[in-house]
Amino acid sequence: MTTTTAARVVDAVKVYGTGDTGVRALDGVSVDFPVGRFTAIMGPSGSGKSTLMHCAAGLDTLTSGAAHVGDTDLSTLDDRRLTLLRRDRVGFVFQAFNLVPTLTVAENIRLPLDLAGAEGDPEWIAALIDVVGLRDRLHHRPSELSGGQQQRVAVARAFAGQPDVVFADEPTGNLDSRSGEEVLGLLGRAVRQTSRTVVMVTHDPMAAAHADEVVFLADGRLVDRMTAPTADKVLDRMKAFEVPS
Ligand SMILES: Nc1ncnc2c1ncn2[C@@H]1O[C@H](COP(=O)(O)OP(=O)(O)OP(=O)(O)O)[C@@H](O)[C@H]1O
Repeated sequence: MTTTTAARVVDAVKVYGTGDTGVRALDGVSVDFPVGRFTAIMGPSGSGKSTLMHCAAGLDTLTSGAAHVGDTDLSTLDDRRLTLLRRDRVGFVFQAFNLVPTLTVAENIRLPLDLAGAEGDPEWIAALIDVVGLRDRLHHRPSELSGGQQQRVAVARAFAGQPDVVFADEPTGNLDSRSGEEVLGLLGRAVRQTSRTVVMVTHDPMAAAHADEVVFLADGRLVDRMTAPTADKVLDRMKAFEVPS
């Protein structure tokens, strides 16, 4: 079966702990992340954004419900297969860039492929290096780069293996606003020029405005979706969460 959904969760419930002290971080969330779309996940602190991302990406398991990457139901995979799926079919960009300090830019970008023993597509890698604008930095180490440049390496690395979906957790959290804008523009271009899929958790309405669609969580539930977001519209929607009911 072919799919137009890069990743999705259905009736996702995640409870941390048990009994009276249990926290229902996800309370029946169903959401799909279509192929070729840049989706931002927003919501107040503690609303379940990171939990949703971690469960959708196979970094954590659901208490009940299902998480799929492409057509693969993650609950059917043992630990080894889940590790392989994360390595081969999912890309990650984190707030802390998580580059390997002893490797060059080129080696960091190729790392997921090298770990998989895969050649990769040389044309794809070359195009990625141009998209992120790092051709003249390929032989530098991460410590010789600015924060924005390091995050651009992390973005290129996340896309290197042509994954089904790239998950980004506050990718601009450690960057000044100009570098942040560059990285977000890059994520948007990567999605639009290569029909890849990005799911990004963010607190920042300006960051969410780069997405094609924003999904809003509150108290572990999906409460709204917004297409063609602007920073002002997202900010207004977020303000509504602060009004006491
Ligand atoms: N490992 C854990 N053990 C217990 N409770 C947890 C754990 N991880 C998250 N939680 C709880 O689950 C709820 C959702 O947390 P989550 O980190 O997903 O929210 P978030 O929307 O990403 O928050 P933030 O914007 O502050 O990062 C919170 O109440 C949090 O305290």
